[in-house]
Amino acid sequence: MSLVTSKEMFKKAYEGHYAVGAFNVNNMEIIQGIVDAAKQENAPVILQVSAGARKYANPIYLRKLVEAAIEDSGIDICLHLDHGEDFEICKQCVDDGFTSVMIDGSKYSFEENIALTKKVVEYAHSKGVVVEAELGKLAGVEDAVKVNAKDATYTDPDQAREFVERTGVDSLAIAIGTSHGAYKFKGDPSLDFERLETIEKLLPNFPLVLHGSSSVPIEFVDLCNKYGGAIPGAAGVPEEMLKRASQMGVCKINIDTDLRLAMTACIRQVLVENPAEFDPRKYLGPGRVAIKDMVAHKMRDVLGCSGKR
Ligand SMILES: O=C(CO)COP(=O)(O)O
Ligand SMILES: O=C[C@H](O)COP(=O)(O)O
Ligand SMILES: [Zn+2]
Ligand SMILES: [Zn+2]
Repeated sequence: MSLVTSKEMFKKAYEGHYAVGAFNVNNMEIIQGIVDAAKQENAPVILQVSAGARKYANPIYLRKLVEAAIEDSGIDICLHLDHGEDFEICKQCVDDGFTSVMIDGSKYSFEENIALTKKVVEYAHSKGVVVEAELGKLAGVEDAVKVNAKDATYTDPDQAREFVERTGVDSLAIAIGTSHGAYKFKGDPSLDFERLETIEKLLPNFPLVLHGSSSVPIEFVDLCNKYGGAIPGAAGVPEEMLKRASQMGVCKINIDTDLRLAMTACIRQVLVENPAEFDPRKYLGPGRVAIKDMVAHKMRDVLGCSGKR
């Protein structure tokens, strides 16, 4: 078993009308929880590393932990750079052994985004690594940069087709109403499924990606708040909507916030209920189980990828 690209995963997901979960990893317990779930569910899995995760954990630790997870679990894993902001970080990750990188040129003009993405595609493809790009702008918080809802722009379908043709990119993250973080909707949640359908028609057999796809489960929010947290009004993308997108051309669904919430809710509860406890294993262990249970639920009941490995 080894590190693999997402190429085969996406082909099967597209044809099978399901999506592969891409989960952000920052430490050992998060990696173990996700991989335990993937093994239990016999599901394909993508582990993704942000610039912030690299800074927090030191890149070599994350890569070695993922290698250990592959050896221990016996499953294939796609190791992906999340939101690479320039050519250099993408090149670094390709050289470090990642099998997939994202170049996020969404803050640039259409032409600049194309030029940057093309440069990354040329380098990555020469080393057998696949590339995800982003077109359109999501609202929310990403690496401490906040994009206000008014500055968010949905993906233009014609531009999406032109972008893919001109860059040769392997998958494309689109903006249809999802956003990063725990506060996605103030009123009723909605995604622009009509736009998704149009993009899908213009790009047949091409894997689309949804960022900002945590559903911010109310039970985790309530637990956090009950045990001393302060995250009132947190709201995510309803799981039914993610399920619908998974059955369409969306092959990769990004989830980070739900991992954070599941782990933090659990740890808060353990610490409040056991005030004399100070062994980190006594709260990180249950935190790891909370991650596993949440991820298994996503794979089985939302993304539809259980049993698809
Ligand atoms: O898109 C993401 C990572 O790239 C994560 O999105 P969430 O904040 O909804 O978990
Ligand atoms: O899209 C952002 C991901 O949730 C990663 O978050 P981070 O940059 O804080 O690691
Ligand atoms: Zn982005
Ligand atoms: Zn993202």
